[in-house]
Amino acid sequence: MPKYPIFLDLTDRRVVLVGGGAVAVRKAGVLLDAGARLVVVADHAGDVLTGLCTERGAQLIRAKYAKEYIAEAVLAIAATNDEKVNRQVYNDCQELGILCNVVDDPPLCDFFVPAVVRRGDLQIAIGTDGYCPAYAGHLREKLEAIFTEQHGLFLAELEWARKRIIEVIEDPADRKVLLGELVDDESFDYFTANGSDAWREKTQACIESHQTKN
Ligand SMILES: C[C@@]1(CC(=O)O)c2cc3[nH]c(cc4nc(cc5[nH]c(cc(n2)[C@H]1CCC(=O)O)[C@@](C)(CC(=O)O)[C@@H]5CCC(=O)O)C(CC(=O)O)=C4CCC(=O)O)c(CCC(=O)O)c3CC(=O)O
Ligand SMILES: NC(=O)C1=CN([C@@H]2O[C@H](COP(=O)(O)OP(=O)(O)OC[C@H]3O[C@@H](n4cnc5c(N)ncnc54)[C@H](O)[C@@H]3O)[C@@H](O)[C@H]2O)C=CC1
Repeated sequence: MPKYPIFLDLTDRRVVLVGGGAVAVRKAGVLLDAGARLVVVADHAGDVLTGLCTERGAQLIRAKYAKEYIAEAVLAIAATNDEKVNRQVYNDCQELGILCNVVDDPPLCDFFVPAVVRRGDLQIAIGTDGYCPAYAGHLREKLEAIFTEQHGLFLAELEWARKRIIEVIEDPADRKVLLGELVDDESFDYFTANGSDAWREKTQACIESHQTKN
C-alpha cells in the first residue's frame, strides 16, 4: 500500500535518534533543518555526529539505548547496527504510541524518509516505498540539475504575488487563473532573465488588469 506523504512540522518537537554512525548523521541533519528538538542516543558517537550536535544544539546522550529516552518523543529513528536494539526501539515505540523508523528494517517503519531536493522553501520529496532507496537518491540528483536555486527564489516571489492576489481579487476562480499564469514557465523565464524588481512590476500590472476586468 502506498504511504501517505506529508510535510511534518517538527519545530520544537522532541525527536529521538538512536545510533551515531553515518546513517544517523544523514537523518540528524535533516531533522535539525526541520527545527526538531533532537536527542541522539549513541554509545559511541563519531566525530561528525558529535560536531553536528554541538554546533546545532542537539542533545547527545552517550549511553546504550533505554526506553526512558524516547518518552515524550513524537518520532523515533533507530539507526544502530544492532538489529535487536533497533527492534527494541520499535517495540517500545508501539507501546508508547510513537511513530518509529528502523533504518535497516522496512517492515518496522511507520514512515520512510524520502530523498529530497531542497531549494529554499521549495522541497521535492522522492519515495520508492522502500523498494530501492538508491534510485530515490539517483532521481534526486537528476532533479537537482533541473530545479536550481532560482526555483527557490522564484517561490519567494510567488509567495509575495499570491498574498497580493488574495488581498485584491475576491473571486477564487479569477485567482486560480491569474496564479496559473504566474507559475508557468514563461513567468519563471521572465524572472530569471530580468530579476525580482522587473518581475514584480510586471506581475503587479497583471494583477491590476485582472482587477479592472471585474
Ligand atoms: C526503508 C528506508 C528506511 C529509512 O531510512 O527511512 C530505507 C532502508 C534501507 N536503506 C538501505 C540502504 C541504502 N539507503 C541508501 C540511501 C537512502 N535511503 C533512504 C531512505 C530509506 N532507506 C527508506 C526508504 C525510502 C524509499 O524507498 O523511498 C534515503 C532516500 C533517505 C535518507 O536516508 O536520508 C537515502 C537516499 C538519500 C539521497 O541520496 O538523497 C543507500 C544509498 C546511499 O547510501 O547512497 C543505500 C545503500 C544501497 C542499498 O542497499 O540500497 C538499506 C539496506 C541496509 C543494509 O543492507 O545495510 C535499507 C534497509 C532495507 O532495505 O532492508
Ligand atoms: N536506511 C538507510 O538509509 C540505510 C540503512 N543502513 C543500515 O543502518 C544501520 C546503521 O548504519 P551505520 O550508521 O553505517 O552504522 P555504524 O556501525 O556506523 O553505527 C552504528 C551506531 O549505532 C550505535 N549503537 C549500537 N548499539 C547501540 C545501543 N545499544 N545503544 C545506542 N547506540 C548503539 C553505535 O555506537 C554506532 O554509533 C545499519 O544497520 C545499516 O545496515 C545502511 C545504509 C542506509
